[in-house]
Amino acid sequence: MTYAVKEMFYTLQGEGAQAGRPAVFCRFAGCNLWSGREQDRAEAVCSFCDTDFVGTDGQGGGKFATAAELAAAVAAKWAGGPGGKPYVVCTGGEPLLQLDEPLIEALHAQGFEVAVETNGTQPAPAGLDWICVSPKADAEIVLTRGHELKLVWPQPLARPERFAGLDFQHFYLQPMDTPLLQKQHAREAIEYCLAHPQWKLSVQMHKVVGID
Ligand SMILES: C[S@@+](CC[C@H](N)C(=O)[O-])C[C@H]1O[C@@H](n2cnc3c(N)ncnc32)[C@H](O)[C@@H]1O
Ligand SMILES: Nc1nc2[nH]cc(C(=O)O)c2c(=O)[nH]1
Ligand code: SF4
Ligand SMILES: [Mg+2]
Repeated sequence: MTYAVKEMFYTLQGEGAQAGRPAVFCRFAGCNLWSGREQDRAEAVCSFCDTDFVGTDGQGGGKFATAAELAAAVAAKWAGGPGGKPYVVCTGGEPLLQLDEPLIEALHAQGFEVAVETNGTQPAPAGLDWICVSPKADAEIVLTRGHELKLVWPQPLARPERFAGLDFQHFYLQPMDTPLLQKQHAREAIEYCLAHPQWKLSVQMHKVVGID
């Protein structure tokens, strides 16, 4: 299995229940819900993506021929000292198009806890330590259990009620980041959480403080 990685960097997890935790982000190239080309955005199932996941040309990106090679590259990005378990967040693009059991095992062998950020449309390989599912529009989710469900608000085709009964420890609403309406999305998401306290607010902290 060759892995195509857009970029890799060491930063703080900015979203959800693990916000603030140091992590290596491994951003896999490619997604099943959008091509990544601006001319396709309006027609895509997922049309609000804030991320460039096309190609392998970002910082620390590339093609990795084996799981061991990619896990070693992730480990080389970890810059934490003693104390605290090394943490890697596999994201994308859609990481579950590529992340497989051999890679999870290789990351564990490097001493990492392994998290994934996924749109939930693909089955998850065994061994993941943290699963964050972020459903998109009317795309069917096959991953109906995990650690956190983090729904971007607003999505007329993906209302919170559709997911409130699923088997997750945390339920988050994350305001959609768009150039003009971010504040309004936040106000609406806050209002929803206040009225439905099963849901908590996730703000993309990394954008507020200006880190990757
Ligand atoms: C870029 S996605 C990659 C992982 C996976 N494809 C997914 O959608 O979960 C990482 C996270 O960013 C969220 N996200 C993407 N675009 C966003 C936006 N414009 N505003 C807020 N969150 C966004 C996604 O919902 C997801 O939780
Ligand atoms: N700091 C930081 N936290 C994040 N949490 C999820 C991210 C993602 O793009 O998957 C992300 C990201 O891109 N940066
Ligand atoms: S599913 Fe995730 S990576 Fe794919 S376009 Fe949507 S937010 Fe971006
Ligand atoms: Mg991001």
